[in-house]
Amino acid sequence: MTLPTPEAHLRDVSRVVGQRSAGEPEFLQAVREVLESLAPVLAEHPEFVEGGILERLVEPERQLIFRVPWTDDEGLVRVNRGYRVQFNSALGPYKGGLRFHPSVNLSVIKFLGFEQIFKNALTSQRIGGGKGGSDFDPSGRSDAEVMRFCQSFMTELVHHIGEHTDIPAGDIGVGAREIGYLFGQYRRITQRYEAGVLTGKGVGWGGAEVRTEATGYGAVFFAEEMLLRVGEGIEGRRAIVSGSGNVATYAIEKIQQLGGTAVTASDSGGYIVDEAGIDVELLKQVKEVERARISRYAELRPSARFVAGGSVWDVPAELAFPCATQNELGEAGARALIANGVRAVVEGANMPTTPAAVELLQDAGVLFAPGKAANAGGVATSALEMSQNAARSRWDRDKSETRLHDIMREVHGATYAASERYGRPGDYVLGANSAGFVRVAQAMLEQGVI
Ligand SMILES: NC(=O)c1ccc[n+]([C@@H]2O[C@H](COP(=O)([O-])OP(=O)(O)OC[C@H]3O[C@@H](n4cnc5c(N)ncnc54)[C@H](O)[C@@H]3O)[C@@H](O)[C@H]2O)c1
Repeated sequence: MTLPTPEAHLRDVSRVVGQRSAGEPEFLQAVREVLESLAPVLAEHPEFVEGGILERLVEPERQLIFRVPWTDDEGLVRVNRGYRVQFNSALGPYKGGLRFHPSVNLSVIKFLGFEQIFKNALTSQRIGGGKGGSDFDPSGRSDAEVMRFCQSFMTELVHHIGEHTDIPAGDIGVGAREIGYLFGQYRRITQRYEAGVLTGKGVGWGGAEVRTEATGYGAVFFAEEMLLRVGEGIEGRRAIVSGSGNVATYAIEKIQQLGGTAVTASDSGGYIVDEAGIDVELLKQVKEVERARISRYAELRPSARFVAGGSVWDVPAELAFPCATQNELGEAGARALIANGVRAVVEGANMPTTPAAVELLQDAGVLFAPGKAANAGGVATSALEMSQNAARSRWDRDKSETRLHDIMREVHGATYAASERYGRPGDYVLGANSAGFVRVAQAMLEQGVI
């Protein structure tokens, strides 16, 4: 058998996935970004081409779509669509969050599940990749409505998950409250206290310390490693952050703890600039307790102003952390960041930077960290939560944060090493894609054609 060249093989896989998944733009974007990195890896490992690794990797092992009926506070019956994509379990049970947001569709869940495979591999924890969610919009819904929705969602999902098969967690629109309702319904139906079936649980009933903070903290630890490698740091530097949810809030908190100043946060209505540095406790009060819009922060804080609409990337800073959602940082944003002298862009969110913007940033010599590597701290801490649940043990805060910090150093190290090995030192996109891919590909090869 004559093998095609790596380039020809990649073109072929890209064409087939493009045909088979036409109408799934986010998924195709995520796949093509990975494929573009892999030619040097395939040149070194022809056995991956021979073993059909890529053809198998781009096709989820299983995709579930289900009806989620629930009753609102007025007594009206509502119907949403639920998803769980079990993408790849070569390295361990499927692991990845649930997203509740009106923009959720199969393409979004597949892109997230695909990215999750490589991210999870990079953490060195034994977890495969998956993702799920619903087009349910929790904003403006009462606690009782959210609870009924979560119970209905879990009534179907329960058949497909388990601590050895698939372990969901949170994502956009799914935080501690939703995980609580989901776990309650799982426990009620199965009559088992299977703590390891969901992560992001309350710390009083099986949750891990620092899980809430882990993604945001981890992204900042990754930024610190990346800057340290070139003899720089976070201290004394001005940062802009987009989003005001879980990832954004704890990225801001860690930036300030390390001596930087984070001056922005945003939501879909606009952004705030606080020249005195974001008051994290006030931000938590507004977003986590009041569940209000970010503009409320500026009403309560004299040093802050709210900009309706607009682009947070226009605010001058040396460090930028996109922590809201996919494709939120495009070419115009990248140009503004470069013009203002940005030094590093670190993705807290999944795929927040468009491919064209990534290229602009890299060409301008900006240090760029892809979410696959930089936001892996959340899922890594979820894996630690699973270990603690299995061992019926509980780590304290210090141990949990130290372990997170170590893992982020390892993720950075593996990513950088792969960027060197495959010929583009400091290209963290190439590094994350190739390091993650090799680990999964090796396991798939050893497990046969399944
Ligand atoms: N929670 C985690 O552990 C985790 C782990 C890895 C990656 N992520 C990624 O981080 C990102 C944020 O997730 P989160 O957990 O903080 O969710 P969240 O629900 O806590 O917050 C989401 C934030 O994004 C903002 N947002 C959503 N859609 C927007 C839009 N169209 N325009 C502007 N802002 C928008 C929301 O206003 C909110 O501030 C997502 O890309 C998610 O996939 C989360």
